[in-house]
Amino acid sequence: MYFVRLTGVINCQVAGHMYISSAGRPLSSQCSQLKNYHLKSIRSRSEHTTTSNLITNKAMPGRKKQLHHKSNKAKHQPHQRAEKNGNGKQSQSEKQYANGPTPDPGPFRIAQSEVYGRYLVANRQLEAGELLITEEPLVIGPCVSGDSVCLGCYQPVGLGRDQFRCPGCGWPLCEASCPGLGRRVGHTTEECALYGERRPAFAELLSDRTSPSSVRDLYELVMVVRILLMRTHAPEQFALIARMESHTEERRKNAALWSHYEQNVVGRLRDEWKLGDLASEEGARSVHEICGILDVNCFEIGQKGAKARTLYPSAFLLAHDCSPNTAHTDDPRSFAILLRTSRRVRENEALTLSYAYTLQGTLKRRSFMYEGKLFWCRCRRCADPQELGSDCSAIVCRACQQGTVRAVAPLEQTADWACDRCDHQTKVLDLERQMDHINNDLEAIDVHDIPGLENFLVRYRKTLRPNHYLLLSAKFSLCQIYGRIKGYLLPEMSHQDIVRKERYCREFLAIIDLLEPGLTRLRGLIMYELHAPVMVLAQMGLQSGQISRPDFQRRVKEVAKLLQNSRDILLLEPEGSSEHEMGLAAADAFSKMGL
Ligand SMILES: C[S@@+](CC[C@H](N)C(=O)[O-])C[C@H]1O[C@@H](n2cnc3c(N)ncnc32)[C@H](O)[C@@H]1O
Repeated sequence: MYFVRLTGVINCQVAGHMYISSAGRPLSSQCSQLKNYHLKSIRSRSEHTTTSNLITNKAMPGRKKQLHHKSNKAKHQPHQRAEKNGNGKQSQSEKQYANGPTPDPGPFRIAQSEVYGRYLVANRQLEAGELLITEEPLVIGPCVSGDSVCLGCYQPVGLGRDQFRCPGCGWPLCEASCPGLGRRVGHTTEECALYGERRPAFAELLSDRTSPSSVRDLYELVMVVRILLMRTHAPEQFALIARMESHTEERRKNAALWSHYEQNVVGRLRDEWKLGDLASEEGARSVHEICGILDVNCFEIGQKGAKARTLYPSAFLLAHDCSPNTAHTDDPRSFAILLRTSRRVRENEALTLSYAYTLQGTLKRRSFMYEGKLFWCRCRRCADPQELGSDCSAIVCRACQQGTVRAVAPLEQTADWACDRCDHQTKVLDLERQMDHINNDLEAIDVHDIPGLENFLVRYRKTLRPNHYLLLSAKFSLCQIYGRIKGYLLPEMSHQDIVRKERYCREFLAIIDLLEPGLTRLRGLIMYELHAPVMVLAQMGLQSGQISRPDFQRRVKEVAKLLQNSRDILLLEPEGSSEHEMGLAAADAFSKMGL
């Protein structure tokens, strides 16, 4: 069964969406983007990597801030790199068009602004659902979460004595036949050889006695090591990564952040893993740059239990918006990203995706972005005290119990919030503490615990406004489990519970329509959930004589529409994903309606 918790601060992942949390770390990484970029296999150049391979590599080249293509004339096809070759010569594709007709400039181009840096802009009006980018990861690795995963396929693994381990290096793997063994996007032979050499340094760390924080620290190193290995084994791909923004100088000014990476990454790679010439200033700087690139540009992906983070060659260029105009998903087998417009995009409009979790309040989203991506978001939603009409951060006034407390100047992160009825004001620090407390309360409830979640809604209905993101999170969980778990399967559900499921689905959908309108996964999922209670209640109503036949027919039409929309959205998801399966179920249910 496929249940998703929405606002878990620790892991807000809606399959394929990369929503990351900053809990427990000085900052977190995430983001998303794509294009069909066929990488040469690293394995085809396989060499046995030694420490000296790493020592002889130079530090990462400095960021190239200039645009690769500035004008509409750029050959920016979704399946083709837009940049000129590093040496400034014409690329193969440019030569191909040199004497022929003017090529289609493709759906977007790279632009640059003082605010965004490089970003993508629509070359023409784009319709909802247009596939803009599909590309495979330049590099992929485990997330920094504290969970142990297979280094080949990123499915969870245990650390017990009976867990299968790689015979070459000792890291836990799912099984000997893991499809990711020896694959570029999995556990490569170079990586295995490197870890194998240092086996004594971490064999004892990854055991059934290893604490979650040690596991997290170890897994944090894997992606950095993979990128270091690319300097030797995949220099072209490494160069593409090195172009990405790292914000190293701003990060250096943040003492807590810098020392976290100095100790946990640079120090460990140098002192415990004895990797490369990290004792030199240059070597250490290159590792800090890699850490910055990962934090600023990584996408968190994964389907059906797998969790990984990736860097994509061009998807990283999309700017952030808290109500974005694109949506992305990832292929469960290749980990390729597929990025589509989620709604109509005007010519010259920036293409955007959300780096943060869209179902969080402005305070949280903005601080997440500042901590991880080093910018304060000033998008239309962040600037609006009512967040595009969703009011999803609003709370009840403690003083008068009538009014609503909201940010008055939401772009000033520390400005007091005020009641719209009385003169009560709330300090942001107090508010953050209160929200963290409520969030922890929600996190403590099992995602299948219907009475627990219902109780949560009752407990906070006099504190939070009904659309508050923490209440929405509980409602979303309830939408998914009513009708799906033992004791609450549709035939067993009371009329009252079916009505509840319908109400929560409608409330949730109304907010998603404001914040993530169009062809977005959450809309597809919730419309699928909504069709069942609407249908069952319509049948019950007709049988009991409480609704008329025309009313019944109107409701049946609504069910058909919900299933059609859900099908059209979810079938855009890659085959093999849970969402695609739900899309097939929606298509099947719709066809059985015989309309
Ligand atoms: C994933 S990168 C995007 C590509 C980047 N602009 C570049 O030139 O490499 C994320 C960085 O882009 C910038 N950025 C993206 N969206 C932004 C926004 N809405 N406002 C301000 N800066 C933004 C920030 O510097 C952020 O750390």
